[in-house]
Amino acid sequence: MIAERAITDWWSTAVSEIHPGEIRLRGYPVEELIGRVTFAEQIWLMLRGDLPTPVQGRLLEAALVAAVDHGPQAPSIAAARMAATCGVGLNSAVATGVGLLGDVHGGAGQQCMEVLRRVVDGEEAPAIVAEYRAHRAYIPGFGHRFHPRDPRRDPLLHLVRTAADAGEVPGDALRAGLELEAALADGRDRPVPMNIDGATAIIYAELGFPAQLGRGLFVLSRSVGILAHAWEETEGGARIKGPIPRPLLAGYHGTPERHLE
Ligand SMILES: CC(C)(COP(=O)(O)OP(=O)(O)OC[C@H]1O[C@@H](n2cnc3c(N)ncnc32)[C@H](O)[C@@H]1OP(=O)(O)O)[C@@H](O)C(=O)NCCC(=O)NCCSC(=O)C[C@@](O)(CC(=O)O)C(=O)O
Repeated sequence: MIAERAITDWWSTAVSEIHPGEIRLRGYPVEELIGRVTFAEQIWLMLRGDLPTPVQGRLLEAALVAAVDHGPQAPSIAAARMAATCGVGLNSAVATGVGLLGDVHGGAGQQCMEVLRRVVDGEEAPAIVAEYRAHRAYIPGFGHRFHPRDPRRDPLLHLVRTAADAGEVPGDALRAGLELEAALADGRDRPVPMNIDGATAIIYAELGFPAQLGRGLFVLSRSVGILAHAWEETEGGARIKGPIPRPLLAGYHGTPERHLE
């Protein structure tokens, strides 16, 4: 027989405490949270264990708002829309979109936060850029498929600058990101702009989130846009929508038509 202690320890958690008729989240009765904290503050509470300061809450909210959507040309959104037309249900459509967020698209903030940390810890940004170039590698959080300057970058960095000037965040991740951006642009005709993964990575780093949660928070934010697009496609009623309009066909570059003897 398994001891009662072993059972309570199995899923023992510091996140929430549930008893019949009682729900406490990080110690707060849920009735006190409802109607009094914002969703961003609730996210902070759940992940960090305490409520954020007003400035921390606003910065987190700004990052979450900024990354919500990037239209059907963003792979995460397109995949979710396609899935929605295949009758898999909203939960699978959302999972399909979220599943595309990784090192190259939407999830690069995690690696970006690691690079920012290297600069904050004293490494020179130009040396890091040279190291990546030597390996023909992409610096996470920089570069964009079609924005010469990501319109989400400036307002986010402005908020961080204001918070840093007020002493509310250290400002060192912001400085690191700008140094990396300058080093990347150095000697190039076309700069490599900071993208949304990079700008939100700066915020999450300034707020003290671990790098893995940087990706987790992007996923959380993008889930909103993914859900909206999957729902719009569901309401539209299209069935089996492929990646390109029907009259268009993918090219073929394999062996020309041939026949069995
Ligand atoms: C994002 C992209 C694949 C773009 O590629 P592209 O194909 O446009 O760029 P390329 O043509 O390969 O590069 C042109 C020239 O710049 C050089 N170059 C470019 N990036 C460079 C870099 N990071 N480090 C050094 N050098 C670089 C390259 O070496 C070349 O140099 P050269 O040959 O000399 O001319 C690329 O940057 C990249 O992997 N970034 C790192 C990963 C990253 O941060 N991912 C997040 C992207 S945001 C996102 O996912 C959210 C989204 O915004 C998505 C959306 O919808 O788009 C949304 O909201 O959903």
